[in-house]
Amino acid sequence: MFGAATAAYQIEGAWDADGKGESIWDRLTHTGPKIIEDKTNGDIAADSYRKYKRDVEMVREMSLDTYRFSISWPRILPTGMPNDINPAGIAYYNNLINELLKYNITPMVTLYHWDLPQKLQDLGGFANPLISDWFADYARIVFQTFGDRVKHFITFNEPPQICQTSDMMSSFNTSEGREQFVNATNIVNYLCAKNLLVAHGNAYRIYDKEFRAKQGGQCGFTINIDWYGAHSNSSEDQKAAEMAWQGDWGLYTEPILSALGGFPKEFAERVAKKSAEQGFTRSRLPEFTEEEKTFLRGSADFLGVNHYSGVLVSATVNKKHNHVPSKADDVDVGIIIPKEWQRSADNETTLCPNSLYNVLYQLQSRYNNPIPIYITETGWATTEESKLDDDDRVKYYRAQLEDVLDALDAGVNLKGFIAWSLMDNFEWIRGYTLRFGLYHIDFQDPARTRTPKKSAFVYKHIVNNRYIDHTYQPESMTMTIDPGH
Ligand SMILES: C[C@H]1O[C@@H](Oc2ccc([N+](=O)[O-])cc2)[C@H](O)[C@@H](O)[C@H]1O
Repeated sequence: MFGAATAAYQIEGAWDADGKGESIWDRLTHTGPKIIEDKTNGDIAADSYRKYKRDVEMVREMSLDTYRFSISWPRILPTGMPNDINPAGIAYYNNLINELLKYNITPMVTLYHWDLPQKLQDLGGFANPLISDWFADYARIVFQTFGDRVKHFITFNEPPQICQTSDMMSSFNTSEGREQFVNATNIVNYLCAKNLLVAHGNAYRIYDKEFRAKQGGQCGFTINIDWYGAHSNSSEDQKAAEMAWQGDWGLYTEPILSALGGFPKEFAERVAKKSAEQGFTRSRLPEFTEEEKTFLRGSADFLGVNHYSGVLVSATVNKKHNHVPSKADDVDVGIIIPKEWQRSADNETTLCPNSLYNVLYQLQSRYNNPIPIYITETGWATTEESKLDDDDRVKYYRAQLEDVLDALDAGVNLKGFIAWSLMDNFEWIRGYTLRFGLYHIDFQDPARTRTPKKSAFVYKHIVNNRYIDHTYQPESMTMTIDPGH
């Protein structure tokens, strides 16, 4: 499968239209615009609530067969709870799904891409264990309503990101803001991790028991996995790299994919030790009961991998500058980014050689090639300056797709490649300062006209030819839809 991805808050706009409820991103951007680099918001964004037919046309123009998008929980359940369903929200997603199917495009639907109903945040959000019930109710409504046509459901997009910011969402609106959240994060992000995993497990088991037989689809989860490579062959650096991934994405893959279940062992021991040193009577990382471990083990039909970049990890060098898994509770390793690795416009992600291949190969070896993998996001940030001439993005996608071919040769059970993003959009706290789109949008233009960038033509050429031609240049910048799409 070849596709492109988006997320509701980043593209839909229509933040309060037709009965939609407030989300945490609506609240955050409206009450604390300071936190967003250009002080903007997703109130209108790419206006996809109104322009979804053009979005589908863009997918067709690039000859893609898959579109990954997310459902806004508060658009269909304004309070987050199942007793109040918004018919206009349901109609919007029905229309989008039907438009995709009309052109044989596979919808891949993310249930949660960061826009929690504010009313649930007011009850504690992901720090409240009841989130697992609220999410289960929401998931059941999504499966019931759209599962006759949608066969690929993703419960959560990027749990580490959700949990590292969930405390910001609660503290930001109440008092001193971010400084305070850094103090709370040692605790709240681990509570979030456990609650989110149980919520995922609930949704997966509901799909399995109540819908799979009738609908014949799949339910997985998506995690952001950047490459943590050991800086050298020394056993200390190898161990440091192991700790880095355990504290970052291993916290979420291990309970679902490992044979033992539960949080990664060495990381859990480390947090327990640190917690004791800090005077806590129990580890800040909550434990799973044996029943919970069994419930979560194997609770995914596929793994979605969002991959952007990589770093080298050292046991000795640069130790002051690492943030793994977060600034507040690091795992005491050093992070190195070699100068020769090209940096994207976000100044953090780099074109790290073979990082996607390394990640895929590591997943295959670590979990014994367990379940199909989809690359659910990968992409390169530019600024508005480069407009349609995005040669660096072209270079990046070609490199990622070379890695895909190598991974397939190595026997990785890889089923799809989905680019981030179909179009420029609201890039969270970076506002509109970063562009990830294959299609350009001028956010000053009320029509939000979509225009293909060079990368859109190159991606289409690769998809149509099933071949990466590193010399290909589009002859013109006019896009047409090929027959059959
Ligand atoms: C550009 C997209 O980024 C995705 O999120 C992340 C988060 C963290 C990293 N990282 O390298 O540490 C990369 C991507 C997100 O899912 C999507 O919505 C986009 O904003």
